[in-house]
Amino acid sequence: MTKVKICGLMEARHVRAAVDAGADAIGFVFAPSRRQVSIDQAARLAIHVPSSVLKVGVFVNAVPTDIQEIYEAVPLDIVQYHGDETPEFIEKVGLPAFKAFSIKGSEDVHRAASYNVTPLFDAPGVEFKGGSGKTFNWDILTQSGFKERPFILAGGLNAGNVGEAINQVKPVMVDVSSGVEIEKRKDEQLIREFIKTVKLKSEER
Ligand SMILES: O=C(O)c1ccccc1NCC(=O)[C@H](O)[C@H](O)COP(=O)(O)O
Repeated sequence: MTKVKICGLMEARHVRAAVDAGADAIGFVFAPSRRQVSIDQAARLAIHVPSSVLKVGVFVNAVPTDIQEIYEAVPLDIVQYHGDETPEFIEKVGLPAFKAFSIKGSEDVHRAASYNVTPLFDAPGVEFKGGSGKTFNWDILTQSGFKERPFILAGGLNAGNVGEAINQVKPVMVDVSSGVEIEKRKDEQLIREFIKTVKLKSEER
């Protein structure tokens, strides 16, 4: 069963829509972004999330004390490193983690092998480090033969292409932000459609 993460949530009704539709994880962005939330905002949103749904905090080159403070205050279940964090840095922070890699070539996929956490393969950022709504060439993943561990696929996914992505790339989880937005704001119907599509596709496999 391919899991689903809905990222960049900022409003309670969107969190509820994701949870009610069966999201496995939801993401709050604490890095510079038009989707950035404060600790208080995320803590208020987290109230709507049952313990069965992972609360993921997205960080870009943040300092360990800030990450630890936010992890406890919200509280979060997973830290998603979306910057230039090294394996040593992630070990030092010592929290459950995903590490994002911007995929331009196979060498970016292979960098994941030196990290001890679940990789998230994403398109390179445009304005910010992530959440660009752009896809990357999935052939890079399939041709790289990356088999070290399960991985998450992100980057420009939407209800129209996620089925093909799951077929081709076989990720353990898919992650979406822009693809469930209309005019840069999350949309409940698109959130439901995305999650439903992933679940239907998973049942077929
Ligand atoms: O979403 C952001 O604005 C963001 C900003 C800075 C770093 C990471 C960010 N998002 C991380 C995510 O997990 C997104 O879901 C992922 O990049 C895919 O985004 P999209 O292509 O828009 O679906």
